[in-house]
Amino acid sequence: MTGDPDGMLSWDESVFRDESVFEVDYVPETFKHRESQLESLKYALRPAVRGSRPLNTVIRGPPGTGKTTAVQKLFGELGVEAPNVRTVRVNCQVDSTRYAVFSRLFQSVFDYEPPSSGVSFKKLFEQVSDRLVEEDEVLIVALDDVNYLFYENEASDTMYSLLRAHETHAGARIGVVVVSSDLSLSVMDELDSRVQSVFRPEDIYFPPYDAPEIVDILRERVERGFHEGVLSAPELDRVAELTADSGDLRVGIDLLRRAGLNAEMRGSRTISEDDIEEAYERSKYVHLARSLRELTDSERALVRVVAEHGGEQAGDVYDVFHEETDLGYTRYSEIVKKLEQLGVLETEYADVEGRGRSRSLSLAYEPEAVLDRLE
Ligand SMILES: Nc1ncnc2c1ncn2[C@@H]1O[C@H](COP(=O)(O)OP(=O)(O)OP(=O)(O)O)[C@@H](O)[C@H]1O
Repeated sequence: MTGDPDGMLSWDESVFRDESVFEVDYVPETFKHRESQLESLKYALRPAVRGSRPLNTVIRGPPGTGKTTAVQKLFGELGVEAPNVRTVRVNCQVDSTRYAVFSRLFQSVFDYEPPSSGVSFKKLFEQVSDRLVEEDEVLIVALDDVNYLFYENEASDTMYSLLRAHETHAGARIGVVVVSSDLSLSVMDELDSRVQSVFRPEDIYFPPYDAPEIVDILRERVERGFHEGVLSAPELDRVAELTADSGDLRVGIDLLRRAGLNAEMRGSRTISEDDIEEAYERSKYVHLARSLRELTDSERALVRVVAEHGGEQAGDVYDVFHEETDLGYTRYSEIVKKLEQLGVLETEYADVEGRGRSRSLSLAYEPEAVLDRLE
């Protein structure tokens, strides 16, 4: 950057060289510190290139450790190098039932959405499988954020259909990559026994990045995203430290962008420590924002009720929830369980005089932070 020696930005200047590198869907050019995981995944998928069913795989690791990126990288390569391999990444946060997953597969195979009027699951499955056989294609399905299929109790049925496709539809070759970021969920244990008996996956673990690895990865984003000299080395170290605390690389990427915007707001051409600390107050919630993003209306309603009645007994919370939504206790319990697994709600058990052991519900974050992001 040229200009003003006092370090102030002029109107047409920006600290950003390319702000898009800080967007959530940006796929990084280089993907460091995941060599062994990529190798293992490549090994599992390689049979597909030769026209065989690939090895089924479970990818596990906390949020923001590069699982989705690894799948995107290898699927991208297969798209270029293996014309007879079709890859589909299904975001289960959006498509959380077996029917929705197969609609997504249909869409990929036929290039248009299945008719919305009552096509049975069986028909959908048949059409997808027939087409794969006709085209002599091997299909690899990544069920990304598979925990959402478990929350809706759809995981076993979905997996069972996919895993047994070669038996139910002669000649169909399908491999499954299950991606899970919920470590409290043991994918294998939660699947029912008919699935367990046909599912012997490769297991690939993505550990959190440590602070030096985070510096290394973020430095590259900084070089692509900011003009030279905008972020100094000690400031980058601070960003990495805050990112390592949260364990999620997304926090660091969001933090860089917000800190850049803060610097611009002050008209400064360099990012200060205050810009970073202030940005962190928002960036530390990226995970929460993501969990809240795809909630249904009734799930949102419950989050709101708990925000207003935090710490109260589960039964009392239910009464308010029921009044507002007219939903019954079973649905209420399911939603509580899902929100707990998402880390939005916490339950605490205590002995209450006269009532025996009882359960109270509260938010896992400050209520304002949650309500702000619920809109
Ligand atoms: N090694 C890496 N190099 C560069 N960028 C990375 C690396 N690992 C992760 N990222 C970036 O961090 C962000 C989160 O990565 P990704 O979505 O792959 O994580 P994830 O493990 O799939 O997370 P979740 O479980 O929450 O879906 C993305 O913006 C991605 O580009």
